[in-house]
Amino acid sequence: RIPRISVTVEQGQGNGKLDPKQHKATKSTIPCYDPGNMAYMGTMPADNADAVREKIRKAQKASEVWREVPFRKRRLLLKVLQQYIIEHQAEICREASRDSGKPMVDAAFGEVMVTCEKISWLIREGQQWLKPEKRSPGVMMFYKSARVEYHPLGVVGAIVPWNYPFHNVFNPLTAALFAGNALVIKVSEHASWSSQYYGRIISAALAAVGAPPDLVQIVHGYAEAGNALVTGGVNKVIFVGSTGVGKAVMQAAATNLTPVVLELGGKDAFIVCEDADLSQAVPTAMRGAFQSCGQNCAGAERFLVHSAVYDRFVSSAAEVAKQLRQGHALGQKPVDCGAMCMPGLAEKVAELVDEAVHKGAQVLTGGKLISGEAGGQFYAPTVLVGVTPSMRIWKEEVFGPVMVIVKCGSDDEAVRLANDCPFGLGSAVFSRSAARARSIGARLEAGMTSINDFATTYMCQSLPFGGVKESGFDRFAGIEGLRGMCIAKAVCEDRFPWLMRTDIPPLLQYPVGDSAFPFVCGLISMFYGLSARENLRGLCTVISCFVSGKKVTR
Ligand SMILES: NC(=O)c1ccc[n+]([C@@H]2O[C@H](COP(=O)([O-])OP(=O)(O)OC[C@H]3O[C@@H](n4cnc5c(N)ncnc54)[C@H](O)[C@@H]3O)[C@@H](O)[C@H]2O)c1
Repeated sequence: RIPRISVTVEQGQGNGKLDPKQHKATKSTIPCYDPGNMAYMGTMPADNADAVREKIRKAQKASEVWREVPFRKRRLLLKVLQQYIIEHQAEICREASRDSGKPMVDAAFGEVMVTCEKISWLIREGQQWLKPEKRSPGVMMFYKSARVEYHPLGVVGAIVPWNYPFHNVFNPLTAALFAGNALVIKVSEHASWSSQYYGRIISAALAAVGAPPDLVQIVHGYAEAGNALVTGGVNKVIFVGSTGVGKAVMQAAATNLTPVVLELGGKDAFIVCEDADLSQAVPTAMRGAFQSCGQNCAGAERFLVHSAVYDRFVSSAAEVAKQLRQGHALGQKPVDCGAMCMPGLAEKVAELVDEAVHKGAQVLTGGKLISGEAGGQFYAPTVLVGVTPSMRIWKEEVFGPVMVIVKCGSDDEAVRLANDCPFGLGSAVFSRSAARARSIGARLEAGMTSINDFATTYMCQSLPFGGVKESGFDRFAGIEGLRGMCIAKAVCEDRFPWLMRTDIPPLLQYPVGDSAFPFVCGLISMFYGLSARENLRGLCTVISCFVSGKKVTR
């Protein structure tokens, strides 16, 4: 039986508009507002370094209890969460929408669907991947049994951005807890408000299965709080955010040699070959570019389209982009594109587009800041062509609703252009020839490639997620990410203890005998020589050393 939990949902409406003079961000306060209509939702306290260290301490205590809990109970916790999420999708999406500005459909995809997939994968397969795994003992240790055991790390620290207020919390949470750890998670100062509701879901689920209430600690705050989490004694840090802050996190983590996973920015290439099915590729491209208004780490930002289909692709994409309805995600009218969550991001996108236009790029649609009916933070869905490597937008992450389409003449050129980028997170290749798409994909410098689709690697939750180059290193999600929440301990023991064990022969016991060195050389030749003759020679040396070995008498 799966216990049901009940949780109150934040309302946060009716507080008027955000007033920058009255609702100031200070070291100890975080004003929260809906970026789609600038409605003020309330002010949250920001944790200082001492508060963060206290949260880590509490989590450490809780982890000592939780690490002993059997997988059955860890699965029950996930089932409680899954049941609640399925039954409260609308509430979860509404809170994420209000905090980040994304439309409800985008929240259903990016916040809820992927979280449910992750939880169901963990329930189904998690234990299997954390069971001790047998390994071959090798040549000389033939009489041993060797295995890797996956033990909880203790306390996992996660620092996450604002773009997926729900999923960014539940993604590290579910894997960390399933692996037997406690979690201290710092949410973004730009999406703190919804974490109150999400925190209550977590607390209620922990209580429902009798888990320690301090097992999950949510940190609110700014860089100071993030830094305190990195340096405060957690056993591993999972950082998800920008490349610049990722570098600072790695530096801070070096103080205590705390291991870090860095999931950083992206600027995914989306390659369309001339034999691609455009009726499939174009709608997928539009989602890749405009879902959550482009505020996706693995968002398609560079569309590299073969010259034979370039004109058709560009005109179809521009036509669809022109029709996108933009506005307050929770307003009266239906919308396809919402707001930009982070203050100043819409202006940064405008700066990149304007610079490109100034240098000769052409805007086919969009290309401007708009305030929207409700006065939110918006940048219009934009299609940009004529972009060259001399423009900042060629290499810098946009993280907004801008589709840059570039013509290329061959597969080689598409690969060269795709790899001419400091980032390497996701990628996509479209061709009717799967073999051709696979061969292009294999040459892309990226952590993930979807063939004839976009970002589907993340819906296959058995797969690792992560990048190369400035997109970071190591992986979360998948088997690799789950095992990354553990200490992979190597264990070796006698396979037939009643028959054979390691007894140091007398000539190797201290002080070693005169024939110790030839004896060890003989062993090496006997086990590792590449010919039977070499092995036999080694065996003879071993026997003769053994028989005639002069052991210094103690
Ligand atoms: N690769 C991924 O999985 C992934 C997923 C989502 C977003 N992102 C990236 O995140 C970026 C957008 O998010 P953002 O603007 O919130 O990123 P950000 O790097 O500014 O902030 C991320 C988090 O780090 C915290 N932080 C800031 N300074 C810190 C410091 N000195 N020490 C410790 N923590 C600190 C922030 O408070 C926030 O919680 C984009 O670059 C995007 O590509 C990556």
